Amino acid sequence: MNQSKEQRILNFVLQNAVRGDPCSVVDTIDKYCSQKEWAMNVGNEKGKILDKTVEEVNPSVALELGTYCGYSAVRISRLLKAGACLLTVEFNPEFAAIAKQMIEFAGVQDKVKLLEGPSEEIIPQLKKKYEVDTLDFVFLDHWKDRYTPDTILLQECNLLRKGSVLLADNVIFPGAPDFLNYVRKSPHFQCTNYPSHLEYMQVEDAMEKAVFLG
Ligand SMILES: O=C(NC/C=C/[C@H]1O[C@@H](n2ccc(=O)cc2)[C@H](O)[C@@H]1O)c1cc([N+](=O)[O-])cc(O)c1O
Ligand SMILES: [Mg+2]
Repeated sequence: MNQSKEQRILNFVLQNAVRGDPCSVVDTIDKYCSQKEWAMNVGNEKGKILDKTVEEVNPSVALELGTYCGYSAVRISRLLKAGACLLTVEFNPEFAAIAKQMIEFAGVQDKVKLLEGPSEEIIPQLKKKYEVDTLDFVFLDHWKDRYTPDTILLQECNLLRKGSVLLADNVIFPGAPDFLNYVRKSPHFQCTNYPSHLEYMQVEDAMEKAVFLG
């Protein structure tokens, strides 16, 4: 049974990156996906926007929707202060298994909690089951048609506080037009757009930051 692309990415990291070094894991995934096989990691150009936002927010509790192979989970968690944590939601068991190994190889497993299941099931469990009070930072990078319903769900579950920062990938390509419409029209969000490019390609893309105003 031939391997999946995600398994090939993980194997390349296990053989070429430095164990316990998150930066080398991130760089090695970027090397593989720019030279061998494209994959939907946020990549280095948008990754730098993600880094800056995480450093600005300096979150104690961060949530990621859409772990995939763990690229952005490693990227985010490497910047977290002592005692801070990233909860990352993955629904596909194969991707979750890959991401778990990626996170452990990078040595960030103590900062990352991988939650398996669909976001609409996990989000309502965050307070009681995962002891979350409110979220300081949310990275949206899962199915694009889930960005809006999950943003509404986060508010309904009282998981956002004044100043909580949402950062959404792919608002241009593949696009999340209803999400852009929703947050930009809502009086509860202050939005900023960061033009960029699709990972490993010369296609226009952008990230959108939406700060919750309470
Ligand atoms: O489609 C894209 N992303 C969808 C991501 C989906 C991921 O989120 C998980 N999930 C986790 C929880 C859920 O509830 C649902 C899905 C899925 O199991 C998958 O691991 C995408 C596509 C392109 N592209 O160029 O085509 C570029 C990108 O940067 C992208 O992010
Ligand atoms: Mg993406």
